[in-house]
Amino acid sequence: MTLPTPEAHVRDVTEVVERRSAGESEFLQAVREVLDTLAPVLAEHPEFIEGGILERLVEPERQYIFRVPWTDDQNRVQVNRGIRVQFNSALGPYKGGLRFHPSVNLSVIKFLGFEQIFKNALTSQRIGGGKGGSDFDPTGKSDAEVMRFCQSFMTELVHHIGEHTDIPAGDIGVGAREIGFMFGQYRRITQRYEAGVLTGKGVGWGGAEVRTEATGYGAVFFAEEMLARASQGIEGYRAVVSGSGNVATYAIEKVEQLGGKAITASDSSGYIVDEAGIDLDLLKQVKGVERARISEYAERRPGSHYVAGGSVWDVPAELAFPCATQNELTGAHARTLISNGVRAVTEGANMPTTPDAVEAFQGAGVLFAPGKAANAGGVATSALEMSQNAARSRWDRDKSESRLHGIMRDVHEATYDASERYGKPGDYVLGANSAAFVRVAQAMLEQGVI
Ligand SMILES: NC(=O)c1ccc[n+]([C@@H]2O[C@H](COP(=O)([O-])OP(=O)(O)OC[C@H]3O[C@@H](n4cnc5c(N)ncnc54)[C@H](O)[C@@H]3O)[C@@H](O)[C@H]2O)c1
Repeated sequence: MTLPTPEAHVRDVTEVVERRSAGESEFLQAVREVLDTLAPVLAEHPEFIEGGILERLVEPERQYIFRVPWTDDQNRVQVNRGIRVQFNSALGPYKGGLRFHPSVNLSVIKFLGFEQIFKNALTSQRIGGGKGGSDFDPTGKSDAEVMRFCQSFMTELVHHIGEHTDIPAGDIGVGAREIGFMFGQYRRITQRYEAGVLTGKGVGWGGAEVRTEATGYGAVFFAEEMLARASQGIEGYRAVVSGSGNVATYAIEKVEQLGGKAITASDSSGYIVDEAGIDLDLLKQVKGVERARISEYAERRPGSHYVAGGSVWDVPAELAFPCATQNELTGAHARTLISNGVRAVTEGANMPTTPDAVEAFQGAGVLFAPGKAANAGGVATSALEMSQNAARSRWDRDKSESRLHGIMRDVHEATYDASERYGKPGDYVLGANSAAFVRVAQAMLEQGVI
């Protein structure tokens, strides 16, 4: 059999995905971003072409779409759509978060599930990739409404998940409160205390220490490693951070612990600038406890100010951490950051940087860390939560954080080494994609055509 060249093979597979998933713009963006970097790997491993690895990798193993009916506080019937995409289980059971946000659709969940395969491979934790969610909007809903929604969502999802098959966690709009409601319903329906079926649980009932902080902390650990390679550090640098949710909050906390100064946070309405450094207690109170708008922060904190609309990327800093949502940092934003002297951009969110912005950073010699490597600390700690659940044990904070730190160092090293091996040292996009792909492809090859 004559094999196509790696470049022709990538082109052929991309065309098939574009035809089969026409209109799924986020998913197509994520697929192209990975496939475009893989030709050098395929040149070294023709058996991956022969084994049809790419063709299989871009098609989810299984997808569920279901109705989620619930009643609001006025007793009106509401209906949302639930989705779970089980993308690839070559390395272990499907693992990936649930997102509750009005923008959720199949394309968004497939892009996140596809990214998750590679991210999970980079953690070395033996977990496959999946993702799910709903177009339910938790904003402005009462706790009781959120509970009824979560219970209805789980009443269907229960048929598809389990500690050895598929283990969801949180993402945008899904935090400890939602995981609690869903775990309660799972336990009630199955009559089993299967702690390892969901991660991000409360620490008093099976959750892991440092899971809440892990994605944000991990992103900063990754930035620290990347800067250290370039003989720099976090200390003394200013950081612009977008978002004010789970990832952003703990990225800010770790930047400050390491001697840097985080000066911004945002939500979908606008952003705040606090030149003295973000007051974390106030940020957690406003966004985490009160679930209020970010403008509240500026009202209560002298010396800070709020900008309606606009973008945190207009604020000069050496470090940037996009931690809100996909495609939030565009080519124009990248050019502003570059002209303001940014040194390193680390993705806390999934695919927050558009392809032209990534190209601009790489062209200008700015260190750029893709989310599938830099934000892997969250899912890695979720895997540690699963191990503790299986062993019925509980680690303290120090052990949990030091394991996270070690994993992020390993992810950085594997990513950097792969960038060197495939000819572009310091290209972390190439490094993350190729290191992860080889691990998944090898496992798929050894497990036969399934
Ligand atoms: N939670 C995790 O462990 C984890 C792990 C890896 C990656 N991520 C990614 O990190 C990002 C943030 O997730 P999170 O868990 O912090 O969620 P969250 O719900 O705690 O916070 C989301 C943040 O993004 C902002 N946001 C959402 N949509 C927006 C929009 N359209 N415009 C501007 N801002 C918007 C929200 O205001 C909020 O500040 C997502 O891309 C998510 O996929 C999360």
